[in-house]
Amino acid sequence: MSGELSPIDKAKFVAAKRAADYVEDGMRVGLGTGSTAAWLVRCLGDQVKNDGLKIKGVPTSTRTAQLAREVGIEVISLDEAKWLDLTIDGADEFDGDLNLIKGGGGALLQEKIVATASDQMVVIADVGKEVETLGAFPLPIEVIPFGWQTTQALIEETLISMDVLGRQATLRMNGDRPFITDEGNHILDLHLNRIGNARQLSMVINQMPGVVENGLFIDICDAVVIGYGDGRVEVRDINEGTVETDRLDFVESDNLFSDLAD
Ligand SMILES: O=C[C@H](O)[C@H](O)[C@H](O)COP(=O)(O)O
Repeated sequence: MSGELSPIDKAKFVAAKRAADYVEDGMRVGLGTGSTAAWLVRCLGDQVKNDGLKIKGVPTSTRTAQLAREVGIEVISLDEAKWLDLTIDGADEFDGDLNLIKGGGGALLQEKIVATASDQMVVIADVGKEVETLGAFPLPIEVIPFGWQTTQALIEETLISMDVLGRQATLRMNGDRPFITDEGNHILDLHLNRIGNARQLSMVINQMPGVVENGLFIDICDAVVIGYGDGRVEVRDINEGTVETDRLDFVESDNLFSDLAD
């Protein structure tokens, strides 16, 4: 990737770069998965190399672990870290209460475990991820491969009995084979369009045999750093509302941006 980057990549980049300010020397940091989180990992790697930043990173996927090692971040397991100061991750959707849908990249299980084991979770996202009501993005549900069709039917039938509209759960594919998560499971994508009561839905889904976890993150995220294609960033904090609107100086960050983009 080089040359002129799309506004959406710039938005992801500025959100990641601003969120890197949350990271302090000596921290144990959960490293999210996805294209936005990848910018964060590269920004932190740059600080490790050039500014002597010392952190230990707990990656939320094999992809992130590989990238983190490549850019020079010390990688440890969650069990080695035991508890994290901070997790920074992307999201597929976030609403006004900072509840999320995650798992578009299939990493929701490790992401939820890592975020829940952190003092603070900061989400980084381009402004297109903001929604009034969660659910336009299909909700990923990680299920064990054994009897997955029975689990799929149970999910659909339970939602019918709850009068939930639009409840088709489709098996995520990788080419002509089922997608396999890092934990060896499948993903069912639940097409709802609109999620009325996310907390209740999350609890109901997680009670079903065969379900490992779902991609609703309720009351886990503390702040969202929202990036715009023109370099603006906005920080929305769960306790303080919008705390800052800023514009990253693209002239200053241009080198880093194009280095990282290459
Ligand atoms: O499983 C993937 C993760 O939940 C990602 O954080 C999410 O899908 C957002 O990814 P991206 O930053 O690529 O839009």
